[in-house]
Amino acid sequence: MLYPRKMVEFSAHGFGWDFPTLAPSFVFVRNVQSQSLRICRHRLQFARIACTQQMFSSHVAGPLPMRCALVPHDAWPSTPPERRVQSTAPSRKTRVCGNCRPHWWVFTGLACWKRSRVRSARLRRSVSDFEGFPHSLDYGLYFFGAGNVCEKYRPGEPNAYFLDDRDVLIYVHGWEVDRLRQKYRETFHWKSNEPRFGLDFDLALPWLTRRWNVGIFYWDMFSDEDWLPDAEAKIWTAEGPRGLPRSSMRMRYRTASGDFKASSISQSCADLLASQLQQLPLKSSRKLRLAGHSLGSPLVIAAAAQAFAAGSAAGSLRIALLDPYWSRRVPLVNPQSYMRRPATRTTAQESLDLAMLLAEQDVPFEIYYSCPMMTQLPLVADDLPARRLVSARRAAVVHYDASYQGLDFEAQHLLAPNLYLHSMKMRHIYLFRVLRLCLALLAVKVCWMPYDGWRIAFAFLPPRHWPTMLAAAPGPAPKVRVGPSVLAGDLSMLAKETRRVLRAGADFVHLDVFDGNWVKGAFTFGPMVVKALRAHEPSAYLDVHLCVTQPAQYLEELAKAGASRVLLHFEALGSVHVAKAAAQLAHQLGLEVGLALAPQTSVSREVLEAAEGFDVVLCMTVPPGFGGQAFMPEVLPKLRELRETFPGKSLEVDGGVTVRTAALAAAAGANEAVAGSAVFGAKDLRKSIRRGLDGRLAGAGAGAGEIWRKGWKRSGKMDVLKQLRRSGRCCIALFFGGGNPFWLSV
Ligand SMILES: O=C(CO)[C@H](O)[C@H](O)COP(=O)(O)O
Repeated sequence: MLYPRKMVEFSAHGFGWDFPTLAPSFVFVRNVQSQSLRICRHRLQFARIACTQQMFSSHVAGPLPMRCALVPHDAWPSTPPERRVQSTAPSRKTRVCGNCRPHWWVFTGLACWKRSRVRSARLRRSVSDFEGFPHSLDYGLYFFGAGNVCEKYRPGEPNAYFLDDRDVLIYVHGWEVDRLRQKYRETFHWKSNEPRFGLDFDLALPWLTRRWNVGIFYWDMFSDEDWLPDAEAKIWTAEGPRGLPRSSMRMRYRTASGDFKASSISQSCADLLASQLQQLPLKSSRKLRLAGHSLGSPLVIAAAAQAFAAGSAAGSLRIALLDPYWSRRVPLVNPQSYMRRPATRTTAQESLDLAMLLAEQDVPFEIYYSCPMMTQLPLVADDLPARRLVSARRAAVVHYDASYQGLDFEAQHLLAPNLYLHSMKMRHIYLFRVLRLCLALLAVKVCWMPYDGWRIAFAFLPPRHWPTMLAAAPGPAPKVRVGPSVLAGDLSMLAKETRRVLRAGADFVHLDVFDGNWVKGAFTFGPMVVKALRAHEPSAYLDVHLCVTQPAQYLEELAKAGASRVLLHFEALGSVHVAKAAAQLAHQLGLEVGLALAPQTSVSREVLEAAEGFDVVLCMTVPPGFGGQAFMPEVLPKLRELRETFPGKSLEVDGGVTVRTAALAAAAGANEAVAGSAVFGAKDLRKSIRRGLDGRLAGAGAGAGEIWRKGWKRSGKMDVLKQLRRSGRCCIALFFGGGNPFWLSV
């Protein structure tokens, strides 16, 4: 007798059950026969992750006419799963089938079926498969074949497990402390990586079956450091991080004896990975997925940014960050001098800048969190890059909160790559069943979203399991303002154009005053035109941007003309002293005043000192002079730096602002945007300002959590998804009530 309905109900109702719990339910659906219960051993391990014995027996085994053998929840983390299963006396009617393999319920094709019969003894890789490891230095890319076999990739040479007409997945591991002494290396056999929940299954197999090349970039001999910043340093520089004699520290690596040896490598790990990526003979139409786990995440970003800058991997790159580790600033302990950056910068900020540049080139990010500590450790881990990427609509985040499952930190942390790799298989197994389930529940909400491939988001858990990102999200959305630059309008009808944009919802009007001298050849208008405009628009906020040689001398005239705010260029003012005096004078005249910075002006000490006296800082995102130029993403780090220094000050961007770049600028900290061509060139002015620029700024400026919170609480889920869809990438999402989504990757 089969009990599919029972299982479906169990899955549908939730009770706080999540994906791993659902997984065994399907196994039961398939395996419950007559009066006996067969449990695949690997499924049972999954069940252990997700539920207590009590939950399990009351909701799964309880309703069935039989008993299920399951080890108590608090007993399992310490002993290997095999022994635990055997040590529990199964009831008369329960048979734990140790020989069950996933092959017969995984519909990934006949090939997969056959290959998955490989015994775990064969799946477990011996160190002899790696050249030199663990005694002499071995690093780089290994490609894997079915059965967890691998071959080192050497550019220009054939590799048994690499075919250039296939898509490529490269997994990059993280900090591997003490792994060399254990003579152990991560592979796609996750049971070897984490015996407590890892599947006794070759996780590369579903990818291989779907015609992917799968590889692992090994830098474990470098990343096996007792102190994490020492491993982290090697991502960014080939020099030692702690001021010890360079010869002894330069890209030192660990061997099986636990000792360090200095290497002759003169490149950082990011350089090493980037050069391998650049040399991959990958067809441009093919996909390249880089999946970095933990400390592997900043490594993947740094390497991808280099590879992208060199023109390789363009158009096909996608980055998965699996429980990423972002280092937070701890100046005394971790001066991070190795970044050759000011000591105030953290690797998290550095990674964020690189990620933003990649995002600007349309590289999608997906972020999977499984260990809440990775976002919550106040002095160690920083989730800023993740929040910023999401708020710029450049990343989709999945938070799989494994903390309530009784797993320790390490096991929680390893769950993200496990689930990510596993997801390729899940897609095939559950797609149609879950679709049927959704329809049956009549609570289905389906939202189509174009993404690089298909994704499915399942929500099984109640909102209490929603991302900790929400908890970490900033408060209410900052006020954002959009000001059209009339330079892009019809200047012969200035008053009419001004009225048109104000009626369409503009917060202010931006007037560019050029004297033909500061920007050679660029003339526009002066205080007299401002005065004429004020006569027509008595209540408008007139934002006057002075691109003139001696801006301070026009302040009085502009105040009389009716300007609301004047923006003075730091470059034209010349010194902190003059800038401060000008700001003071403007305030005395009743004007608001802003300090404008040309794109090439960096955030120096003088700039910061001068900016203190101004109400707003304007970052030009194009060279001043004319409209219609392309947005310069290299200004974004400057914006972020200013936002960090002046959390409460208004930050304005001007030049090349479109719906897309507005989101990037807002995510970097801008709360005011001047847009010329994007507004006046739009068919529907109101739509362009209010639902386009304004919406983007508001959403992005609010921070990731705020977007979600706003969406889920006030507008409902569909609004959030539509918001994401508007950003050009996302998913198909299916919701079963509220809760934590599980995204099936690919
Ligand atoms: O100050 C400017 C040029 O110096 C303009 O305000 C700016 O370029 C806006 O135009 P667009 O949005 O078309 O780039």
